[in-house]
Amino acid sequence: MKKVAEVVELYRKLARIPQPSWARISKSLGSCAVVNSVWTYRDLERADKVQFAKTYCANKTSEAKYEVTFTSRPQELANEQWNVESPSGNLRAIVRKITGKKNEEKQFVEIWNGSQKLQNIDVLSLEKHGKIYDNDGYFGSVEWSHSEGHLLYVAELKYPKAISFFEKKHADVKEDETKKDETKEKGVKGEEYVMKEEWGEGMVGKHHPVICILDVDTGDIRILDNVPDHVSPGHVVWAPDDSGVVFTGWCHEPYRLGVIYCINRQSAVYYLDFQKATCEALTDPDGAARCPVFSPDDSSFVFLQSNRKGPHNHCSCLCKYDWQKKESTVVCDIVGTPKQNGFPGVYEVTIPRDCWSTDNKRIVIGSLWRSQAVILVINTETKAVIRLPSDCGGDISVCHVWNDVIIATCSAPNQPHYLVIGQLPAEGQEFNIQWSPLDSPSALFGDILWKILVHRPTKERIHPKYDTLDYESVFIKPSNAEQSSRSLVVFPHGGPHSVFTTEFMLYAALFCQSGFSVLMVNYRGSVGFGNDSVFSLLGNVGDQDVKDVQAAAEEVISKEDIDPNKVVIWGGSHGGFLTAHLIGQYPSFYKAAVCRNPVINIASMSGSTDICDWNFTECGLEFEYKSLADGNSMSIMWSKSPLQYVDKIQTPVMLMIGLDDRRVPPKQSYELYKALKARKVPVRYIAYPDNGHPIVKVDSEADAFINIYKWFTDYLPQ
Ligand SMILES: CC(=O)N[C@@H](C)C(=O)N[C@@H](C)C(=O)N[C@@H](C)C(=O)O
Repeated sequence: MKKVAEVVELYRKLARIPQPSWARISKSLGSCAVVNSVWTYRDLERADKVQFAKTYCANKTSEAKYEVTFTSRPQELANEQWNVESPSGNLRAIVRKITGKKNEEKQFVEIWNGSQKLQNIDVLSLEKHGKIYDNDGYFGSVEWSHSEGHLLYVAELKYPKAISFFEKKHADVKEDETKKDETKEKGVKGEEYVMKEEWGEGMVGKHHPVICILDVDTGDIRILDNVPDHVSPGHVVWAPDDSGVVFTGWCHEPYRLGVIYCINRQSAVYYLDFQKATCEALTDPDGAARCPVFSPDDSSFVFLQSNRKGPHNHCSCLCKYDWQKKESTVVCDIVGTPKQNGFPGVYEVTIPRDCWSTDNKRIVIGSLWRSQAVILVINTETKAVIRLPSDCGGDISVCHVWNDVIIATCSAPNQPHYLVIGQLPAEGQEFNIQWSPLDSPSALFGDILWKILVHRPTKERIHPKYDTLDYESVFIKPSNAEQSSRSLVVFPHGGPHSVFTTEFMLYAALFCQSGFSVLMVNYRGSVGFGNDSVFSLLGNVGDQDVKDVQAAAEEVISKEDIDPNKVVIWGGSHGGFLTAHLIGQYPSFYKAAVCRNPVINIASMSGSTDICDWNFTECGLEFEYKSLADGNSMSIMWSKSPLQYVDKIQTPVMLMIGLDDRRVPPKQSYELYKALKARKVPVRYIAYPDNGHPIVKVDSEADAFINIYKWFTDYLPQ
């Protein structure tokens, strides 16, 4: 087993491995494919995620292969929130975040041509709107009009200045007048401390987004004011002929529920028509539709449709809206239980902005296929679905599609991420795509082996309604027996409706290179296995998921070279919930446990989480906005919570929380901390400031890993 000091150096080395966060094909047509990319790595010395840009030129050497003829050196990027090329490739819009002389945050909208900056607008000083949203995958949008004369973006609504009742300057302004337009510029009395609901975890400062249109020539900015008042717009795109805008509108009445990771929120696709000054829902306003992406000829757009209410993540329906006929059709329906390893349905929160083939028939999107991230080519006319092969046998995710050229990211548990380019083959030949790496990928970790394990529930654990369901784990281990400590980290994911895939993950690789094997369990309820798997867990959390993880752990211990006395466990959020359950229900099995922002008591969480509906839904209870966690609900929630087993816990527990977590409040961990302290069970509570639900600040993430490693090795038999 490596010493802590050795693992610190190993962390330093692996943290430097960059990961592509963005890659697009430049639209300036030329003889070669010019690919712009942005990479991110963890800079421990600066305690910051540092971004750099790299550009590649790739020439086609045959019908399908490319040869990279030029690679730029890495160019560190500073303060770029958005960088969007115009349709012709002749212009570029950049939103840049700067700290002003008085240490205030400023945002500049820059318009560049090929050689100079044409506009440089200090937008916040104009007081037309609040901060421009970043690319959060929901509301943030920056889009060029087809004409390239306008740029749309999404920003926070500008509120009237709040003034104190006691401010003498406006003593003459009566309270009842301050809400009237003619006095608003003076300010509104008594509003200084009124709470503005935000969209929950990961959406700090995002209360009411508005759509802004910049005239690129004049620099004038107007706010679209005919978006329905009860709707927060996002995924905003230009309508055909720049006749208006089409967007996802999330309903924020009667109150906002956390939206990140939650595709079940009430939302519809809207069309705001400039000429008619109307804004109409093109999909069911009571449904959960999102993310319109137009075909190159603007004849139609695809969008995703989910179940409203119910589980927060699940299989989505891929639909197509015919712009002329004004009607939607289903292209890929929801899949309950796929045929043996067959197409499990579409699992994606958003669709890439450019995903269509030039024939206006096919789209190229990312999805999940059991324990792997995959790329699907879906023919929106024939409804045929083709899974593209990965380049390295692990995950492959689409970055950009343009002119039938695909840029994708590949990785595997022993292969850091790298970019590939491929020409989309003709219809029906897609599986024959040839990938060409754009970069020589970081060295394969030859000392890490991985495989996907399939688990079948034992007879007594078969779900009464969904009796054919199986589940999987991603298992990684040191390739060299001498390197192996024969120890095992059992690692259930959170959600619960999420999934571990075969991508490169820093913590898993670090554990493995430090001598641990790692078992990442995709228990029933994970996404990517069909909707029936997701629904099989509702009402069964704390039992079905717990037994699935335990059975997977016992299976691996029996089949692999693992010492049963050297098994530890760790998980975050719902994964932390499972960790706490497992050490309570199997008290002598795990030698040490770590929980990151764990759900400990579903009942007490329900009053303070941004997703109170989750507490009802996962416990098999109906949720309405007016639902109250009354005695009956609370007792059901308690009956599924791990805290009930605290008297059985012997395993030393380390709790790690993000102090700004809005999803699972830090007090959840504090409940377990106190209970264990009172029972003299070894417990350690680490609180990271400036971290939310995922603990991903560079210095916090690094400290957390070393603390986890030390916690495990302190309690494992040497
Ligand atoms: C799928 C998913 O994330 N569901 C959300 C409702 C959610 O945030 N669930 C949390 C309880 C959770 O477990 N989150 C996971 C993703 C985590 O690891 O943070």
